[in-house]
Amino acid sequence: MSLSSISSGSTGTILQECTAAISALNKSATPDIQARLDNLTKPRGSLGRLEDLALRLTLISMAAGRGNLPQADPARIYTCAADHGVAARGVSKFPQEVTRQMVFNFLNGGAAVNVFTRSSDVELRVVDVGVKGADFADTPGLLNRKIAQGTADISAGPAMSLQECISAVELGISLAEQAANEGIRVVGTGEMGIANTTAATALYCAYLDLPPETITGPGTGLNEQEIRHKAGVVGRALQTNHVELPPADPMRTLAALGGLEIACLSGLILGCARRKLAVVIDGFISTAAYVAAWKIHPSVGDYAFFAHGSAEPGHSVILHHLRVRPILDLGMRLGEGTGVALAIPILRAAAAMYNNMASFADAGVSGSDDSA
Ligand SMILES: Cc1cc2ncn([C@H]3O[C@H](COP(=O)(O)O)[C@@H](O)[C@H]3O)c2cc1C
Ligand SMILES: O=C(O)c1cccnc1
Repeated sequence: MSLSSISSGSTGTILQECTAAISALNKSATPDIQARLDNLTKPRGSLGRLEDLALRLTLISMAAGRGNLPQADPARIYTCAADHGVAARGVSKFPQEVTRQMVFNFLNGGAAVNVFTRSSDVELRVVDVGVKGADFADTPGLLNRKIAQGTADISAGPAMSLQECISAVELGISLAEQAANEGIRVVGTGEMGIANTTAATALYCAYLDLPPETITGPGTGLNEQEIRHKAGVVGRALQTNHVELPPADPMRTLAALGGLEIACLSGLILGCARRKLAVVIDGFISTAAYVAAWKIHPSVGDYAFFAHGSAEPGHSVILHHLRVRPILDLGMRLGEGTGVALAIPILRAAAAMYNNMASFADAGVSGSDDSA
């Protein structure tokens, strides 16, 4: 991490203040939390990974000074939308206009993320960070925060200026601040942007020093030959932008190869870590935003939960690299925040288990032989 390079440009103050205020999670209460988990009326460890989720949610509550019980409500997803110049290189099955059309679909409540957030009782906010065209009309749940008319083609030069990238990251930080101030306890990431699997792939290659062929996949449905073409476009983007491996300055890499919605989500993740809010990362593209945030400040990992393993083949490679296990594995590959909307009920169940189950003593249930 290089804070001095993050400060390059005239207005990185919010970002600098944010990264300076992020700290690792204090894990000293782990044995006490584990003892409580082990005293609940169940064989030790029998609720599997729900117990790990409850443990970390409890540590997060304690670190934030919100008491010593886990909280997973209320929850809010920010679905950030922006266009990508690299869409002109034939890297997606769908035309660029779909980004804008899908934002209208979000605002009308008809997209998968609308349906899933309604069924999970999660609030949804849609953020226009850089969708091509005019601003959207004021609509409840929409934030008009367009920074630019999409990015430029990464295979021909940088996606955006460093200044635009800082603005997008700082927008994300401000969204986390607002969520924290409004009492939100779990924040989720979502995105919409045709061709953003190409930007995400380029970011992974740069940050994790991976060859494009190993993680380039179909996105919205490319065939084998089209995937090879997409990997070539990613390779050109790395070359044209003279990306150093590994990059000394994660912000410059994000500006060169990322997207406005991706940078905004990186800021959201950093902002959640700063305010000690649990943040749930969606699929392939959101995880690229996470990797950028993690390169800027590795302690974001303490606050992050991975919603699901995407069917986009590169995602499992990346999750393995990060040594993290997603909550769900449903073979989904949509984005928008759909995986988060489905994973939040699991976090709620983990919190409810810790908060509401009876202990052996309370219920008059005999403990195991070795707990005597
Ligand atoms: C109708 C439709 C709805 C979507 N919702 C999310 N995505 C997803 O697909 C896009 C990334 O894939 P690629 O890089 O191949 O373009 C992103 O917008 C992502 O959110 C969608 C894509 C489409 C076509
Ligand atoms: O995993 C995702 O989020 C994903 C994968 C392919 C296309 N859009 C999104």
